[in-house]
Amino acid sequence: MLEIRNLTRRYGDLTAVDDVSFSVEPGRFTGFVGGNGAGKTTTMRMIMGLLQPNAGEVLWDGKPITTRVRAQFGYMPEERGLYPKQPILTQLVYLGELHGMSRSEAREAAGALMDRFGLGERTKDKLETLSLGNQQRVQIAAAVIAQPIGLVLDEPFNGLDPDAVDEMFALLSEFTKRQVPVLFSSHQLDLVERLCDDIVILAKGKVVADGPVDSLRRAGETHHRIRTESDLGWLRDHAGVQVLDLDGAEASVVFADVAAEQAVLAEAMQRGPVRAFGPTIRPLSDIYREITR
Ligand SMILES: Nc1ncnc2c1ncn2[C@@H]1O[C@H](COP(=O)(O)OP(=O)(O)OP(=O)(O)O)[C@@H](O)[C@H]1O
Repeated sequence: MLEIRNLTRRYGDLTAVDDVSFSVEPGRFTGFVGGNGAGKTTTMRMIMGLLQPNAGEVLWDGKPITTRVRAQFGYMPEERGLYPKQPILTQLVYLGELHGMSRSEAREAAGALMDRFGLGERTKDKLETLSLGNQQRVQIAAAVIAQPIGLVLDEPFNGLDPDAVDEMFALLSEFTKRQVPVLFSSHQLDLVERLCDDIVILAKGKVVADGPVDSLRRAGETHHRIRTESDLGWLRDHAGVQVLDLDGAEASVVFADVAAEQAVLAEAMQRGPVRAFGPTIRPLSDIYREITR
């Protein structure tokens, strides 16, 4: 397990990462979410040992992480690690060897990944000759080529089309199935919601929410949706009801308590058929806005 404990990093007067703690558990996809400048990249660089923290530590299996352990991680930096002007295969093989693979192992692994991406014919081409999406897929290949024990990926899905996202997710899932912890940052909340097991939300350098996606979605106030066959305007005057949205026979509300919920249900039924009545699962983007505002 990868643990981030009380990491703090200052740049002059700015505390970019402020006492940040969270874990990335084996076999879990953990999404690292936060607005621009929230401190995600700075945290990831500290995890990888590329930046020294002012305070705090990074643990691997309960012990301070070592250079040797870090060398077995796959990392995709924000600025991307591969050189645009160099041939793809040469770079992937070099990276594989850097991670301890033999040249033939690295060649085989690189070839297999490129074949898998449908880029088997392009291995001798310079990276920059590929489309941006394909370049991104090769950057992800570079992070996974040496069978990493942990993955730290800075915006890996940025710029990928939905099919490529699914393809990369399938590739990364092969690692989580083998109990590899995967941390990736993203601005795309819909994607994080769909792909992640756990999520860490960072705002202004601090963790503001952390946990399984499902439980975060249930956190905060519960919204109820009501659909009947007549106008629901009467809800506005009903005690214990906060109307969030009302459109004729359909409404989204928050009840003060169960008594208010049951009273509204009874009244709605008295007024006519009730077609839908129940709590709604809110999109993560809603929760995110609520937590970070
Ligand atoms: N080398 C640096 N010197 C000074 N300030 C920096 C440096 N690197 C980052 N910062 C500042 O630290 C804060 C956190 O930056 P960081 O890049 O970690 O955020 P982020 O969450 O990755 O943002 P984004 O999503 O925009 O990439 C920002 O205010 C940024 O301007």
